[in-house]
Amino acid sequence: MSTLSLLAPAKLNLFLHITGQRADGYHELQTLFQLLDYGDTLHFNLRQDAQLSISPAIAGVAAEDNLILRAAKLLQQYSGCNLGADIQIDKILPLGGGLGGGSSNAATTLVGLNHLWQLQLPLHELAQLGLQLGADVPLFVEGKSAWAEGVGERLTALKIPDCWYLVLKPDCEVSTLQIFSNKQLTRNTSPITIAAVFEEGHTNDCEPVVRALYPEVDNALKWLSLKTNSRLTGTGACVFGQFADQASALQVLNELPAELTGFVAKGVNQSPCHSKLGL
Ligand SMILES: C[C@](O)(CO)[C@H](O)COP(=O)(O)OP(=O)(O)OC[C@H]1O[C@@H](n2ccc(N)nc2=O)[C@H](O)[C@@H]1O
Ligand SMILES: Nc1ncnc2c1ncn2[C@@H]1O[C@H](COP(=O)(O)OP(=O)(O)OP(=O)(O)O)[C@@H](O)[C@H]1O
Repeated sequence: MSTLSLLAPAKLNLFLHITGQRADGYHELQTLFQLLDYGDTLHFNLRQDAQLSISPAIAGVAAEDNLILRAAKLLQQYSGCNLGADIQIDKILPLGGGLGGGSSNAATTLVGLNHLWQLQLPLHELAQLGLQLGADVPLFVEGKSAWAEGVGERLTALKIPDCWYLVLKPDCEVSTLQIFSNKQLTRNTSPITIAAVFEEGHTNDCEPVVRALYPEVDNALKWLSLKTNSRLTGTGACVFGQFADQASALQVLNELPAELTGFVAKGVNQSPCHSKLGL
């Protein structure tokens, strides 16, 4: 096999609690990660030399900073593999959206090249390797909707009941670092047990800070909460509502005011990337 196309799916944080902060500044989280059947598509073409390329460029991201190239280089170094790849991306996930796009791109690169280069590294080893690229990379490498603790890397796969989501993209980009550095951020939510995961009432501790700093996010949440329960994902900027079926979600999408865009996606318990590779 010399070519491979794989989805790099988005995730939603169905809730996000911040329970503490580590000595290195990173925050301890408890969250429920829901994978979606919607995301970027990566096309890999095998090269017999060790060259790596990515196209098209992502606006505002230098090639050497692109998480796809960083993941590919990391895997080459780690495995000692001397094969390469030309990688193309159909990018539809917004940057700074809280949908985990960059982390998902990195994870799909690790999983895709592991397959194309026939390295046969187990997923848990790729997940550990990927953590240095982003806190959400292990989730996308493992490829299962999950309960997460630590900085998001201690994962327990969970079956989330089938449902559909309307995701709104406010016209702004939120920096994860800016939100985690904010003095007003709640950092001492009491930990819950895994048994309480599906109880109502869990929220996103980043939401008040993001709403105060970004009126676009505040407006999107206000609009969506008139239709259904609405919440921020990650550190934003995207917000979402949950629906029992596709038609109900599409109906609300059709009513969006002109200043908002969005999409409807199905929640999945396994990443479409992993389903395609039979993982
Ligand atoms: C908040 C989440 O979206 C939840 O899914 C993710 O944990 C964020 O993951 P991410 O965008 O991959 O974030 P990273 O690139 O790893 O971190 C960006 C910056 O946010 C801060 N950060 C991130 C994650 C975390 N648990 N605590 C932090 O304090 C750190 O200062 C870090 O330098
Ligand atoms: N391939 C890539 N796709 C997206 N962003 C990338 C990529 N490579 C590097 N980046 C950088 O990573 C930053 C975060 O991107 P990402 O799309 O993961 O944000 P996010 O959706 O807020 O993620 P999260 O939910 O993990 O906080 C971008 O602003 C960009 O500078």
